[in-house]
Amino acid sequence: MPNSPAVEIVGLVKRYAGRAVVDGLDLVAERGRVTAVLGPNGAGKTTTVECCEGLRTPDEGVVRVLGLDPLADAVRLRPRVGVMLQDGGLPTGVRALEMLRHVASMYARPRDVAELSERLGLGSFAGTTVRRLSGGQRQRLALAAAIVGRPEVVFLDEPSAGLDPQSRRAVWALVRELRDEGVGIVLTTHLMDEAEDLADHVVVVDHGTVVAQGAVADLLAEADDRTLRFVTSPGLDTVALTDALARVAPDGTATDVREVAPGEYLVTGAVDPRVVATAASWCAAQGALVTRLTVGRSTLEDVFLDLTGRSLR
Ligand SMILES: Nc1ncnc2c1ncn2[C@@H]1O[C@H](COP(=O)(O)OP(=O)(O)OP(=O)(O)O)[C@@H](O)[C@H]1O
Repeated sequence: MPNSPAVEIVGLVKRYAGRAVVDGLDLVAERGRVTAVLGPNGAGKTTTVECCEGLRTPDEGVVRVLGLDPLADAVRLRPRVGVMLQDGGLPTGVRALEMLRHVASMYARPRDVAELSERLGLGSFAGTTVRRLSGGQRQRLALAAAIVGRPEVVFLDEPSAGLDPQSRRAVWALVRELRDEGVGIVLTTHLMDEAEDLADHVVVVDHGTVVAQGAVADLLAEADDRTLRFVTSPGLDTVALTDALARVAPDGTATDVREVAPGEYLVTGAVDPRVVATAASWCAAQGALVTRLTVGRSTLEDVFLDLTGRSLR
């Protein structure tokens, strides 16, 4: 099935103790593209990806990876799929480079281990046992192990979580290169900049189902509103502020106010000069000093908040 998508999921349901944590999820991830799966904690991202990796059995629905069934065709898929798990999933007693060489030796046409080690900065800890590696070092080694066999599809669970900025850039560059070579990449992430920078296609999952998907630019275009962010005292009455803003908002438009972190407020909707002035004077009337106020266009994080009502972290 040379032309089948990297991943195709139709109507996936997965229940734990009778509760559906994935609930009718549909998703297509193409080859040669980076598909980012975003969602709040517990949305069902890892469970979905684990069904693709053959680590979980779906209760309902169809999952195909390269046109094959991850469970029934596991042996055929193994050399064609790379998996980087959140906890690394690496043996802990062996030295880093030895482990990578061993993994490479299991594939017919592995990448050059020395070159890959260099790219991901593994050289400085090549002789250290996996057990003694830092979280970020283990993360990079797990990525190297996932791609050393030249897979056609790669699943990356939060690939740059906990990495310093330099390592993060190295990981992103490598992911782009794999994409350009035609590899289908499915990644879960909590990092908005990672999704914005890397993803060709974003799938937002909440309560086990897809609530929005598309190219980053399209998702942002749909949310063509402006945003107003301001920092002041925590715990203000956002319902009262929403009412105050509704009285001055341009005709037929609505604004929405949320306290996204203690003392940090986000106003979305038709933000115009009167809305900004009203928000500031309303705070003053509550005796709350606004220490920072910015107006900007919606970011992916705003879109996400709007869809799920929750922050990514
Ligand atoms: N083996 C299991 N048994 C019971 N419940 C489970 C099991 N694995 C996951 N869950 C539950 O399923 C839900 C979805 O979990 P999942 O790990 O897929 O979410 P996630 O979107 O990946 O979250 P996170 O961003 O925190 O990694 C959670 O409520 C979790 O507690």
